[in-house]
Amino acid sequence: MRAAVIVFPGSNCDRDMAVALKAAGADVQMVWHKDASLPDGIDLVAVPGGFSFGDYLRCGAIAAQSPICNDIVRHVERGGYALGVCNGFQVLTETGLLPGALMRNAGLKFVCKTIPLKVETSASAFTEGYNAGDTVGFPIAHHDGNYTVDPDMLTQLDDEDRVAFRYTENPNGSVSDIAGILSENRRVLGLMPHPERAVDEGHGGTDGQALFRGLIGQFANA
Ligand SMILES: NC(=O)CC[C@H](N)C(=O)O
Repeated sequence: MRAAVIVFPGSNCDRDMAVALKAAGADVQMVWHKDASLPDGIDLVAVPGGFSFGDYLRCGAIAAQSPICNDIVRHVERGGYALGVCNGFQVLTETGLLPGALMRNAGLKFVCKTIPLKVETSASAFTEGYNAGDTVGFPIAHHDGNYTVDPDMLTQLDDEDRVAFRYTENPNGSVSDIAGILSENRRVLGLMPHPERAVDEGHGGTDGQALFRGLIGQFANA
């Protein structure tokens, strides 16, 4: 499986993402945001966490205008996979690839800690390594993680089983405790918590491994 990790000015989880993907068996290429196109044969685009363009305007809003984002949209329209973590989730909402938006945390504070999440569905390449109902611990580190979406889309996300993860102790005010959502075709996942920071005993937990192994395993079996 070939993965591209996108690097913006201000990305700071790009190498963590690459390490997690490689550990699970992916071939990984780093791709600079100014590139007009992804390398040939990319299966997964990973948009990592960080503070792209200093989080000016809205988090992810400037990054979404980078040249590479046009090709990320084409990749997804062709049926390619994309994973956006934290700032990456913010970028994917700003590109329109995922619905909703991430607002300032309800408590107006940056929150940095490992928190429990409930896996809501195992019906996606990203979550098939878990059972629905599992509780996992992933770190969060954000000030704009308060997910919001209009009521009709919220109903649609629930009806279509597209809420991938929910907070069991909501840290940021997200509507319906949503921590991560899937696209309509279930090939794009955006989530605020960081699974790539939970893949090694040295991280204090390995609950993120199943996400990367499950995803990459799909390609091994294809
Ligand atoms: N860790 C991150 O990706 C930070 C995300 C984002 N810039 C925020 O603070 O909300």
